[in-house]
Amino acid sequence: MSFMVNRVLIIGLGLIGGSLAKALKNKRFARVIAGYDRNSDDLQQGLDLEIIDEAVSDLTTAVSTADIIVLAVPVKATEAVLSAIKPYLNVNTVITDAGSTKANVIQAAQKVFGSVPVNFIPGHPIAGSEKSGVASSDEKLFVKHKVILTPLAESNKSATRLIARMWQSTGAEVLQMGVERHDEVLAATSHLPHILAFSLVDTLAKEQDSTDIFRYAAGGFRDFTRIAASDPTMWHDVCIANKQELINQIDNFTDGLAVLRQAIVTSDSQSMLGIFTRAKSAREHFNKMLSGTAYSQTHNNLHVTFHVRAGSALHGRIRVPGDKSISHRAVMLGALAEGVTNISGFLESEDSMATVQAFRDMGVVIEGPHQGKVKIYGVGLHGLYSPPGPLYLGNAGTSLRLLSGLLAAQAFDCVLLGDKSLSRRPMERMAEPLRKMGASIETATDGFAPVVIKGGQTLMGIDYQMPVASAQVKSGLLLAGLYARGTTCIKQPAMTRDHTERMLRSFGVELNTHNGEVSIASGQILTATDLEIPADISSAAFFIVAAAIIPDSDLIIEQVGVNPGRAGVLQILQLMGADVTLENHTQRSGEPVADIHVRYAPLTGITIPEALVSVAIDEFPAIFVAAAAAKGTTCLSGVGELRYKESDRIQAMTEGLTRMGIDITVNGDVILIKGGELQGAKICSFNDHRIAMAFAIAGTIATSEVMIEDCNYVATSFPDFIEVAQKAGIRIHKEET
Ligand SMILES: O=C(O)C1=C[C@@H](OP(=O)(O)O)[C@@H](O)[C@H](O)C1
Ligand SMILES: C=C(OP(=O)(O)O)C(=O)O
Repeated sequence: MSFMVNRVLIIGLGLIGGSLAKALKNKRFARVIAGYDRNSDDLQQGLDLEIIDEAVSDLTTAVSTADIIVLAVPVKATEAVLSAIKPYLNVNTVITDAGSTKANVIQAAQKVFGSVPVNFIPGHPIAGSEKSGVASSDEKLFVKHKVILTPLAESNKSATRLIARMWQSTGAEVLQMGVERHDEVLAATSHLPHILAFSLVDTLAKEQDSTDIFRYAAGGFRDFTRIAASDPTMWHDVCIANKQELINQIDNFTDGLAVLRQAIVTSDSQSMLGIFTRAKSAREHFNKMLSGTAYSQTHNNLHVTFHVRAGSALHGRIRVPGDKSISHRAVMLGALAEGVTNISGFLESEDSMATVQAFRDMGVVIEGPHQGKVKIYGVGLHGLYSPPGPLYLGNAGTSLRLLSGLLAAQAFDCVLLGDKSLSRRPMERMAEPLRKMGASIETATDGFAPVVIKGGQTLMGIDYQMPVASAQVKSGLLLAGLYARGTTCIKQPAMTRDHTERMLRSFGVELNTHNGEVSIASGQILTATDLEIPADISSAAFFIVAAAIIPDSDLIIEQVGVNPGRAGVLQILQLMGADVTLENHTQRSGEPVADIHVRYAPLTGITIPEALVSVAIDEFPAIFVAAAAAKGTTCLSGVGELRYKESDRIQAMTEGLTRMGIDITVNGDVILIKGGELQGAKICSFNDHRIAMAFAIAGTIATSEVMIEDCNYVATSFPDFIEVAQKAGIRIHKEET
């Protein structure tokens, strides 16, 4: 085995120096890891615990023979240590440090050397513990932690690469940043919290009954103040070294605390809830945003696999969660309204939560969701604030497209982005008509997100013929139309869901709808209202198909939205011979609702009328399964839009059904599915919720187990799919690894 380098000298064997030595030794990064420390006991301990290979007492030869020298000393000692090693330094030796501030380290190097040596690459491992000393060394301390390098423009590139590789070998993720930016970011994320923890403990300790306070202080106090047990000298040095940035952050925090104090003094519930709900969700949100995953999946690295086996017939009554399309719109319109909107039946899924978070980021106070109830304190059409950063919409196409329209009309700039899947979906279809209205909106390469919007533009109403039948584009334009001068008129090539139109009317906005055309005049305000969201027909569709293909089934799915712009799946299944009836018709917030009653009846392949495609667009994964279970061949055309959903759904369904032994051919725009016996298989969900759920349904009539991989994304639209499926009688379970 060859080593990366011959000798590494670590000066300062505290927690960081010791842990780095241990990790580098473990990974065999250098032939020799030498250590130096002023304290001879620490040095001896490092040797005894086999943290270092060699204990150095005299720096002369140790410095001149080292390939890398790491300064793991308090930042304040940097200058003295650099002066001490300077006389023996070899020109090729690369020096780095591990100090938590960087500007002063750069200054120290300038003082000692006249200018910063090109081989000096400052660094900062963002890892630590309240423990200190060489005995606490932990070779895993840096695993999955970030190390920030702050090389200067003139720094040697290969030296930077070497230090990056050194840290990577410990399992750390290495990033680069400018010196000033580093100190600013760290003041906010590390130095301020430490100062607060020290100050809080000190303040409470001074109180007369401090013993009781500490004795009875439960989790919150302990969690918040853990870091107050950190090394006082080190933190003293940090405060001196990063004085100005830290003062800025303390002032910022003090202002925020004063606002909260005032809200408490005046019992201003709205402000208090605003601060707490924004903080709570921001905390959850940042993790997601940084990992680029779907919005609020609780377990980041969890892989969810579904296992399904054929079982008995489905019976009884089930409920599926609230409609996703309507939930998105309810948050948007509630936020833009004057007054408080109460929502019930809200879908608590990742996609709809992405919309909630976006509006919280824009200053809207939203309580909940709690058991489907959400309360939105509307800010009016012109009351949104500029968000503190890009709006991250996870996996939610509806959210990103509708928000593009709404935000193109605001006074502030903003950037909209999403996870990997959303970043591969076409956004120009939205941007292009918005530009025609006068918006300043740009998409990235190939017309994908991030979508960058420059605010403060005057929008003008347009007459727009949509090239694709898209309710998202139509809705985004209607939202922009609320702000545009004159009237915005949209013509659709085929019928699409009209939830936006219906809900706008519930909020008191007038629209004209006629023959597939919608027009909206500007200058109208939205008045808050209460909304009841029906169950989602797109989620119900999986169980409708399941009951239609499992012999002897008799299942009722309660109170599902059956808007004609969504109910195409019912007509398609009926054309195939399914026994589907609607019972208990009602209206909820302007949407038709009914119980859907499905009894098993043998299905036959048909040619699906193209006119039904746009009103069944999200149900095609389930419809493919119905076709695979039908007698004869089903022919589909005009479904090209399926290629632009969370995955290429034509490819995903073709691949999975082929694995299950079904004869399916795709020829240009025409897809032929020949019904047959479905076999057990291992299926890839392509990280698409609807593909995962469709194959779970296919598994209910397969000859052996169907295993569907990467089902995490089911949480974007139907977080309790497994529980509902089990209740309906499906033999399904999930495995989390
Ligand atoms: O407006 C909506 O809520 C939706 C419209 C459809 O998208 P398109 O507008 O891209 O067809 C649909 O696929 C999506 O799941 C939700
Ligand atoms: C396409 C879908 O959603 P969105 O476009 O909102 O991501 C869907 O839910 O099937």
